[in-house]
Amino acid sequence: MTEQESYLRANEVDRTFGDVTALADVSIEIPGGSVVALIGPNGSGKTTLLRVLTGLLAPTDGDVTYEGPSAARPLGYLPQEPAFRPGYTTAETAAFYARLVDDDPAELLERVGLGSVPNRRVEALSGGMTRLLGIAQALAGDPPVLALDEPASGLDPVMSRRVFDILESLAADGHAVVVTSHDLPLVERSADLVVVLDRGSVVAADTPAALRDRTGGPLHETFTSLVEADDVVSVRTEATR
Ligand SMILES: Nc1ncnc2c1ncn2[C@@H]1O[C@H](COP(=O)(O)OP(=O)(O)OP(=O)(O)O)[C@@H](O)[C@H]1O
Repeated sequence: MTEQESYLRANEVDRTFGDVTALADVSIEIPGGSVVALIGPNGSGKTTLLRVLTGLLAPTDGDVTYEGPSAARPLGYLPQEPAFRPGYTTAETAAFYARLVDDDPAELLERVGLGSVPNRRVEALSGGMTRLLGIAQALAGDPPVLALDEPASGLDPVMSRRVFDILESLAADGHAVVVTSHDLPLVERSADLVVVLDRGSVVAADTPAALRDRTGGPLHETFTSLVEADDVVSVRTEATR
């Protein structure tokens, strides 16, 4: 784990939607030079936390502070379901985003493996290719913080690995990368810090090696033990109310 400075910090963040508590008292920091992975079961609050971290969603309580270097575009974000304006090619779409921040559209496409399909219309891209174009959009302008929601979802194993390799190299260049993923082997391989969410709360935050040591098995074993243990606690809490 790195001793780098924090680029993004969430302080005691709560987020509710009506009577649903999506995040409860979440405090984390995303250091520069690191890949931070948010993992947790479906509905545990990963996307909500990512959206709060990027400022797309206001916390109900608590706050988020950007502490990274000043930049024309401090944060790049890949939504869970990236969508692009139909009728345009990948090259035109990349050019649109690149122009906003004075970046090179061809290089952006190359970086995510879409350099060979510059003339394909976005509506003709496969789901995985659309996600890759979303990653290219997030990278435009070289933002210090990158927040990516399930960047490897729907990608083949080679592309998934390639995407995580890109994240690792961005962190090696000093970027702060925060990523949600259900791909625990890739998380285990690439993340410097893993934050485990369950029912909107952080139940563990540590290096992959330290989390593995808790059970002696691969990350998914620790993950399962943490989540199941928490479920038992929740049931007990409800039963004794
Ligand atoms: N706009 C919304 N309105 C109401 N409830 C919401 C809204 N967005 C999220 N939630 C609820 O907040 C909780 C956390 O959702 P979130 O999408 O953050 O989970 P997640 O961990 O990203 O899930 P997944 O792994 O399935 O993508 C869920 O109970 C969800 O139903």
